[in-house]
Amino acid sequence: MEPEILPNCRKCVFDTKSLRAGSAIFPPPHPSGAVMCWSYEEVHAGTEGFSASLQVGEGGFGAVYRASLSNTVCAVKRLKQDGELDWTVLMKSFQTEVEKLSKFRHPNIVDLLGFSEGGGSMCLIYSYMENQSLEDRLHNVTQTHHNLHMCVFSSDSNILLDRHLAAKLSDFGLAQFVSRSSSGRPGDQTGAQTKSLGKTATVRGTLAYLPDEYVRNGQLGTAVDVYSFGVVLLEVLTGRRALHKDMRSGERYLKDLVEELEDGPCGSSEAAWRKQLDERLMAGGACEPAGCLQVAALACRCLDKNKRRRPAMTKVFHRLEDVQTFMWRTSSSSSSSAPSVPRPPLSLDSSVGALSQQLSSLGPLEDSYPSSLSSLSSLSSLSSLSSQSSQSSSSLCSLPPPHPLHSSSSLPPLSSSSFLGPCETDESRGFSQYHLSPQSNGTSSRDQNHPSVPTEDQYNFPPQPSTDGVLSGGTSSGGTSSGTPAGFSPAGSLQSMCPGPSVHMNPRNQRLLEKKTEEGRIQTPELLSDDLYGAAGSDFRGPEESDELEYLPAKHD
Ligand SMILES: Nc1ncnc2c1ncn2[C@@H]1O[C@H](COP(=O)(O)OP(=O)(O)OP(=O)(O)O)[C@@H](O)[C@H]1O
Repeated sequence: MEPEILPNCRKCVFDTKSLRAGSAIFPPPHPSGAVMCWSYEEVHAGTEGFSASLQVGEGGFGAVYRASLSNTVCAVKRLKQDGELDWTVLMKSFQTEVEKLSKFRHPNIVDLLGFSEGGGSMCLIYSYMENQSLEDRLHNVTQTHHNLHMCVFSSDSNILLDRHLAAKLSDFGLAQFVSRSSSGRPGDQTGAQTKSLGKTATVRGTLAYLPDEYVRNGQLGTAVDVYSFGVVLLEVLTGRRALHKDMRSGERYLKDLVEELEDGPCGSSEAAWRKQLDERLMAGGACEPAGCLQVAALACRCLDKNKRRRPAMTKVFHRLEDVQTFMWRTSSSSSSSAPSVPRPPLSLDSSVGALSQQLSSLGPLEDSYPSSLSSLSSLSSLSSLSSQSSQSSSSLCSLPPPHPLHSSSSLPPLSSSSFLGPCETDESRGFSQYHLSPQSNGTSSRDQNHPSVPTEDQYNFPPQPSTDGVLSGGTSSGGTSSGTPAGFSPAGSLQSMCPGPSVHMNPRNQRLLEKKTEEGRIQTPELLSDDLYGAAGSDFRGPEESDELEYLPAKHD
């Protein structure tokens, strides 16, 4: 394939062959034009020269700045180039992030808006998450985050919260690259990658979220995700980090807490768990201990050493719903004033459904994660309590607001729901529903007069006809600004992905959906799991029918 030279960005070469071989110096922007290449000068200006006053955090890959690009607030992650990270590895990570994220859009993944290289630095540009990370909220991490604890790679820092506390995953590409060796086993990393990243505690930090079966055998599957989610639940409940320092025993993994309590003098009892709960959760009657204990029980199930005994993510989701309803009821019955527990929406399913309705018009596949990360939204509601946020009334599973640059009028009209509820899926397919098919021959550049970040239009249907898919214009590199050419529509890429009806559902799932709808409940993913796991080749089948969740007795105080 002949590389395409982007207008106004001569160094950005779309060359999939060299990218695959890992030899491309510059990552390719997504042909749909969703991800933009910015000049170093623009990013430099947008961050006021990477001013320390605009730095909002720092991770293993570099510092993050609150920036203004095209009058839009963005987060700029400037990849660091110090001795700690192997340059080749960093470059590869950069490419991976751009390559992966430019292809996917998901309401629970932070949007990659663009990238930049030049001036001796590489930057990734994301939509700005006003509430920063779950870690920030749990641990009150401030702007001096990097001074306090460097290089602790933790999943809760990769869960970012937007202004409505909707949870979004970040570092998709970076994390994926880091967490897997070529053999797929984190414990089996060899070569430069391990040498460079192992040094920075990446591997240890990542291990804090991984179950034994993955560490030993590199077995992937949704059971691994469920396990990781269990660790995050424990973080929220205990207020401790997944990998933390203990005065007596040094470094400790939070995931070991389950076993420790089981082996402890109290046994795995309510009393033992009660002692572990973060006091901030209960402060001012914000959270019912009984509800927290139910979540703790759920976390224990997620952290079961036997992956087959872990609940399916749907069950986790429904259980969290139940607990929140329980907490709301208890809180409202025991308090004469307004209860402090965020009230669940009237119908969680319907709010999830509303989101899915919008998304379904994009042509989702049934095998994808929906906003099942609304489990994370439940979680962020809980964490908002522990951080005593004034925003604790944030809605659970509320629709994420459009990006500031997104025109709400461009949102597709709601169609009849095809939402199937939280789905179990193999992670490699988890984002498929938002996979933007490459638009043939499409490239992009920027126009100062137009927002240079993707807008909601890319989700818009019906898409505008696309001609050659090339955006002309742009300014910074000497191109002439001619604006958005007639006929260009990022939505074209979606159209090419979903040429026919927007919903693809096999007959079996259609029947199941109808049945569930009749029962007044949305489809549960377990019913689909055979299809999903079969197709994904995973040996994990989710919990057996009889393997119902057991919970600690919920006592009312
Ligand atoms: N899109 C964003 N919007 C707002 N703040 C962000 C954004 N991305 C990151 N941050 C802030 O910057 C901090 C560091 O994020 P970053 O992703 O660089 O590191 P990390 O996730 O802590 O670690 P690593 O990247 O090494 O996994 C986050 O904890 C968060 O406070």
